[in-house]
Amino acid sequence: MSWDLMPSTLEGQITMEKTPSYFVTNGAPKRIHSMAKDIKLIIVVRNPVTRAISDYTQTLSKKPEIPAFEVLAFKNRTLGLIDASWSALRIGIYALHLESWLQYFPLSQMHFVSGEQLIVDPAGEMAKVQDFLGLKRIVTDKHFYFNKTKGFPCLKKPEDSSTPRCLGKSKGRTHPKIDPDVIRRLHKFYRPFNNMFYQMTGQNFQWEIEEVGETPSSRD
Ligand SMILES: Nc1ncnc2c1ncn2[C@@H]1O[C@H](COP(=O)(O)OS(=O)(=O)O)[C@@H](OP(=O)(O)O)[C@H]1O
Repeated sequence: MSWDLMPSTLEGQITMEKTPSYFVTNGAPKRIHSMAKDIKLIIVVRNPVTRAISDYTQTLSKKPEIPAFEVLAFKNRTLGLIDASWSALRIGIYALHLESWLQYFPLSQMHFVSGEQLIVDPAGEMAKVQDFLGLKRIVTDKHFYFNKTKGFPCLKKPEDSSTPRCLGKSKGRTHPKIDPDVIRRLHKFYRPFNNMFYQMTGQNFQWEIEEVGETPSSRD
C-alpha cells in the first residue's frame, strides 16, 4: 500500500480500507498507528484450519501444480511436525498477530467478526459492525437472502443496481478433501493459540465444536 493514498476524511464521513494481509504484516500496526491513533479496526476471523484450506484452495486455483495440502502442512509428517512457517498456517495463529496490534491499539478499538457467524447470520454480524462504528443500523436482514445455488447469503439489491448480488466465483469455492488425520492434527496444533485468542479478545469463537463435525466450507 502507498501510505499517503488514504483520502482526507471530512466531518461526518468514515473512510474505510480493507486489506486482510495487514493483520499479519510486520510493521503495519506501528505505521497505521502513526497515521491515525483513533482508527477502528475490524478483523474477520474463522476457524484457522478451514482458513488454511481456503487459502490453499485459492493458491491452487492459480497454481494447480503446487504440492498437496497434506505435504505443505508438515515439516515432517511422520513426526507430526507442523510447518508453522507456511503462510497458510501461520496466518491462522491469530493470537500471535493480535499481540503485535495490542502493542499499539487498545482492544476497545478492535472489533472481531466471526467468519462462521457472518455466513449464518450476516445481518446480525452487520448490526454489531454498525454499532461498533457508531452508525445507525441501516443494513439489516431485509438486505440479505440465502442463495441456494451459491450456498451463501447474498445482497438482495445493492444501491447502484436493481439486481441481487452475490460475492464472486473466487469466494465460496468447494475445498479439496483433506486427509481427516491431518485436519485433526491441525486442530490440535491450533487449540492453544485459539484459546489464547479467546482470552485476549474476550470472545469464544467456538472453533473446537467444529472438530467433531463438518466445517461450513467442507461441503464436498
Ligand atoms: N456471503 C458470502 N459469499 C461468499 N463467501 C462468503 C460469504 N460470506 C463469507 N464468505 C466466506 O468468505 C471467504 C472468502 O473470503 P476471503 O477472506 O478469501 O476474501 S479476501 O480474498 O481475503 O477478500 C470464503 O471462503 P471459501 O469458502 O474458502 O472460498 C467464504 O467462505
